[in-house]
Amino acid sequence: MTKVLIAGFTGAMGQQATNLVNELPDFEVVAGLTTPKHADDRALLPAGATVYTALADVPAGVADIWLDFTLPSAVYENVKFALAHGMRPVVGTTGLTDEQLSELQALAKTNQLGGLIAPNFGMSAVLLMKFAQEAAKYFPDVEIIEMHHEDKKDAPSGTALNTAKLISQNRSAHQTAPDEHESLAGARGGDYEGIKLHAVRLPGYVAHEQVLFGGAGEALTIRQDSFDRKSFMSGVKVALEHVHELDQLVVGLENVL
Ligand SMILES: NC(=O)C1=CN([C@@H]2O[C@H](COP(=O)(O)OP(=O)(O)OC[C@H]3O[C@@H](n4cnc5c(N)ncnc54)[C@H](OP(=O)(O)O)[C@@H]3O)[C@@H](O)[C@H]2O)C=CC1
Ligand SMILES: O=C(O)C1=N[C@H](C(=O)O)C[C@H](O)C1
Repeated sequence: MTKVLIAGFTGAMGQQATNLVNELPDFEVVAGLTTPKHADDRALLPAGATVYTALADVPAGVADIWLDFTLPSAVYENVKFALAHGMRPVVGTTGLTDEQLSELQALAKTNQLGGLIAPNFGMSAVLLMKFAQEAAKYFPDVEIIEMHHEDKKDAPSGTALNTAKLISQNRSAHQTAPDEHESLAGARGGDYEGIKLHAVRLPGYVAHEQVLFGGAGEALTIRQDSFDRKSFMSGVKVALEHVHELDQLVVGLENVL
């Protein structure tokens, strides 16, 4: 039996992940980590699992896998703790900076523990990123629009930022009109190496992304939609099943597909 700790089990994704792990015959939820505000929410975990409300209380090696769906403000310390205490991280939480990621990868190497960070566990998003990276070779003019539910804390989404990073690896430099002027600050969106990112937050939405490419007299739009958080669970399952094969801390579900 592979033992799993779910960090953020009290959240929208944490609850989906708890239900998933409960249904997998070879995996067991042994513990959950949340904030003190949720100390009475132990019924969200299976009977027998231990609830922790402080990172420092989690015993070393309590689980084989640390599955993280918390907050951008918590993920770095959580993953550092998991790696330092013998647990392989499988991370859906967004918001790690490039510097934090490099540090965690070095720690994983020192401790000889592999792990996976997936900006998006949904197959439609994984394919969107792959197709967008390919299209960028032929269409250097590109902008990204991501649309999410109104409770999302971070912007741009981890998926949109990762899409921009992948595109920039394949894209020749491009510049919009040098005399462009924003009469309303922010109108042109965020900027990642010249790629504009636009974030929409609205009730009714779950998680969606469009990558728009423009060329001479033509355009290409690649779009993905996650209508339900269940869409992420097949990717989480694959990650749980394959993380023990990894000897480094890697980014992207494609590493285990
Ligand atoms: N990779 C992917 O495919 C996906 C990634 N995500 C990402 O997953 C993350 C979680 O999303 P979602 O479930 O919607 O968010 P929620 O806000 O619904 O859930 C987060 C939960 O984590 C708890 N939490 C906060 N800090 C800590 C901590 N230090 N330790 C343990 N638990 C903590 C929160 O408690 P409290 O209520 O007290 O804040 C809350 O219960 C986000 O970063 C989101 O972008 C989401 C969907 C798919
Ligand atoms: O917060 C969310 O909901 C999501 N977060 C991830 C992100 O920031 O890309 C993945 C997906 O978009 C859902």
